[in-house]
Amino acid sequence: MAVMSQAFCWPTCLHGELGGLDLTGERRKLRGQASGAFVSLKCPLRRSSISIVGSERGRSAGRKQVRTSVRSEAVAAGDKLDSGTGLLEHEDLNSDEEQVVPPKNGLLPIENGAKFTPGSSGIEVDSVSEADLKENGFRSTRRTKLVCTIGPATCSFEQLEALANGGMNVARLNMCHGTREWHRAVIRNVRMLNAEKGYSVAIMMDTEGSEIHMGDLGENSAKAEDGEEWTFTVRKFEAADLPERTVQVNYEGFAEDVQAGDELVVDGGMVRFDVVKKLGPDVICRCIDPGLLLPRANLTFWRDGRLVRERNAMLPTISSKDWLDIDFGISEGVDFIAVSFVKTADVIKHLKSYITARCPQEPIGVFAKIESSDSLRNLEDIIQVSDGAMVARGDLGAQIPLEQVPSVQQEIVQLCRQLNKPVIVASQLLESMIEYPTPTRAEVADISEAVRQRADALMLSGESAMGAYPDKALSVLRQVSLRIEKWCREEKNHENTRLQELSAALPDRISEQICNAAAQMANKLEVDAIFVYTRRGYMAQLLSRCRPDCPIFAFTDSKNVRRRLNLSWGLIPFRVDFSDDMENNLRRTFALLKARGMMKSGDLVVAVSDITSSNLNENLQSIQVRKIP
Ligand SMILES: Nc1ncnc2c1ncn2[C@@H]1O[C@H](COP(=O)(O)OP(=O)(O)OP(=O)(O)O)[C@@H](O)[C@H]1O
Ligand SMILES: CC(=O)C(=O)O
Ligand SMILES: [K+]
Ligand SMILES: [Mg+2]
Repeated sequence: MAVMSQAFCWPTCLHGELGGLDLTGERRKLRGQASGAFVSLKCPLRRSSISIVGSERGRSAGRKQVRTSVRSEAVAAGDKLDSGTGLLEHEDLNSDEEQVVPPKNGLLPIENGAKFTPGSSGIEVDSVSEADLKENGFRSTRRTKLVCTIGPATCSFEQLEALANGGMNVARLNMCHGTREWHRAVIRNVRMLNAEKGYSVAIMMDTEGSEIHMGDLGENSAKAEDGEEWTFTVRKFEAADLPERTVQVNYEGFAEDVQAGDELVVDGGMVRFDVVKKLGPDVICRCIDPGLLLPRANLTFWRDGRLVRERNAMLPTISSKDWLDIDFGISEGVDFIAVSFVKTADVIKHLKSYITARCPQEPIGVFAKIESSDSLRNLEDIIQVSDGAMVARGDLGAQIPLEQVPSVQQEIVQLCRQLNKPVIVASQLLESMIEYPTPTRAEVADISEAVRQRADALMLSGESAMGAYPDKALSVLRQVSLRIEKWCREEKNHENTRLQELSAALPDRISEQICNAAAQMANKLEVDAIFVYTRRGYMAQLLSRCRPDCPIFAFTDSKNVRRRLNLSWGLIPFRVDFSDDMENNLRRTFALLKARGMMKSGDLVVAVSDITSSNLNENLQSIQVRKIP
């Protein structure tokens, strides 16, 4: 379905609802909401268009004419739209097309729009990806994934829905902030959104770590002006009782470790202070670089141009509070845990075995945040044992000279791709949009660079957590990603990365070679998509690593794997049930995708699979090129 034009409030609902092909239910709702609105359906020819035309009167902006027109491959003349199942009923049955019959144990239905009806025929895919595929065609779907930090600006169901609708693939929860109750409520909202509205937003929990940071401020933020005196204290205050120009510090040893003459750096240089004197638990500082102080901002102190690493350097990477948060994350079923200030590979191994012991069935992806000089020293070892990494440029830029951050970013992104681990580029991508509705040109250039490096994902921090324009910021990420990806494909300026061999064992080597070959064939033959049938997601990940020109449709039978694949470059994860019979799987997915208007006859795909046959007890790894019948 291609939405030709779209405007204002309710056609946006229409658009969502059309994704689910569930019109009747929504129509009722629409009529209730906007009197005078009408919806008419026309399906003049088989495989031609449904047009939805609506007009809306009496809005505050005055009289408005709104037209939305939608094309669907899946609809035939005389079709009825059934709100109960969300499926189309064909009245015209002189069709040579394969009927989509609900298979026993089969594919779950459209988890989209307003309704979700388990048990009948369907296939689960992110409603935003689905709309994207239909509107923009295969080649133009977005490959770079988007992570949004959730905070006070985005924690309600409606705000989360707006982000999901805007393309958020992963919601990040920073355990530096908020109570567990607050985080629990957000997680439940995201789960509800997924279940009710057909998204598959994954959840990433980001640990606090033991680094030094400020406490909550009396207000959302505070401005420190040049020459002002501020007190940094280890005394405890309720936020409301905090004296003026006072900042609490979480690390008890702070007032002892710091010395007069040190430089105190907030959030990697957003604001700077000179330490004037110490008064017991209070440290009096003078602002030398003015700027905005945000609650819980990171603090480092420098002496003679060097980062001071006193007793705080001995604090554990995962604090006792972090372990409690991790237990909480496990019990809430988060998809990823990002570990702050990782220093060595051991801490990641430890956490992974802890998680495996706690929930062997549902592995949680453990991401290493690269944000300290220690993590750079052990970079390859750390990434090797992690499930992915984050270039956490905020703190990284406070620990290494700023001018080194861009090359370090590129190094981490490339290493992650070589080692087949998804990588997120994070922090300050659109910092100015915390306050302003448009980005700076430099910010757009920064996003472009990360997209050109083909990072798996980009992340919003304060922009989405507490900024004034979270949806706009997300939309900038989306638009810039799409444009730069297209440009890269047209320029073919990415073709020359040689991928090292990853595996030693034969079955894994076979998977790897199949994926490399499939990606190469897909590029040479200019196919519309690569299909991969995968249980654990490994093959899908290997294909993503090749960064092929076409999108990768990853079919998995696990909801958890589907959510986790959401973070990997170029993958569009679907949940379906498999049989061991590859031919059967292919036919069924072709038919279902056609019925949903996501593919059409004549589309060319490369299909790979590593499904183990339970009957034959052997791996049936295969690669095929197929034209959709
Ligand atoms: N759950 C939350 N509750 C309140 N404010 C939040 C929350 N999450 C983020 N924020 C606000 O958004 C700002 C940026 O958030 P973010 O979590 O990305 O910080 P960061 O410094 O990039 O991450 P880290 O603390 O891991 O280094 C924070 O300084 C804080 O003001
Ligand atoms: C994201 C994060 O933790 C940082 O940039 O420091
Ligand atoms: K954190
Ligand atoms: Mg950080």
